[in-house]
Amino acid sequence: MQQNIIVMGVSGSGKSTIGSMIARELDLEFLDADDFHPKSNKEKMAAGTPLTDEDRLPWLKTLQQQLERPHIVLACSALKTSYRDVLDPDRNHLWVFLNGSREVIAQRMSERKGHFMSKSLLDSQIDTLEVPKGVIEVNIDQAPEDIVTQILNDLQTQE
Ligand SMILES: Nc1ncnc2c1ncn2[C@@H]1O[C@H](COP(=O)(O)OP(=O)(O)OP(=O)(O)O)[C@@H](O)[C@H]1O
Ligand SMILES: O=C(O)[C@H](O)[C@@H](O)[C@H](O)[C@H](O)CO
Repeated sequence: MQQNIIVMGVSGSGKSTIGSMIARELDLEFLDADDFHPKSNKEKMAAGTPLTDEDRLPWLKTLQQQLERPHIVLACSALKTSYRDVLDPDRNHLWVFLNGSREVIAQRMSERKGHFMSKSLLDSQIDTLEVPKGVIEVNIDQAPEDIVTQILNDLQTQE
């Protein structure tokens, strides 16, 4: 099956921004996992209620089916190892982890306008995150262009 690219990290880490830039650079299809959340999940997060494993499982399964198509960059939080196992059971895809301090991410969430995600959920996102191993990891405290350049370089060495 085709190797797709999955950009992961907590809410506000830059997955949609960076993922869409990578897709443009590589002429791939960009998918934002947020677009696949049911209304109920979005309402929970907007109300400041963290999602549960049960909330996320149908969403993750839908995303896994999307990843069976080729030429995709997916932006998805994929916070837990078990979530990543649903998305990529055969460890086939290329994973990029956007890592940053709570302060940097909180600042970015506070400056973001019109997004449904409650800023109050950042700590639960960080607490839920199980840091992935053996993936491309990038520090987000730099310009988007520099992050993308680093990722593209790292992707080349992985292929
Ligand atoms: N490298 C960067 N430098 C400065 N601002 C950034 C950077 N990357 C993203 N941003 C800004 O930070 C905010 C969060 O980015 P983005 O929405 O892409 O994150 P996300 O991980 O997709 O969030 P969510 O999972 O909540 O959708 C946005 O306002 C975005 O414009
Ligand atoms: O797994 C989750 O809790 C959610 O997917 C968040 O991590 C997303 O970032 C949310 O969709 C807000 O954009």
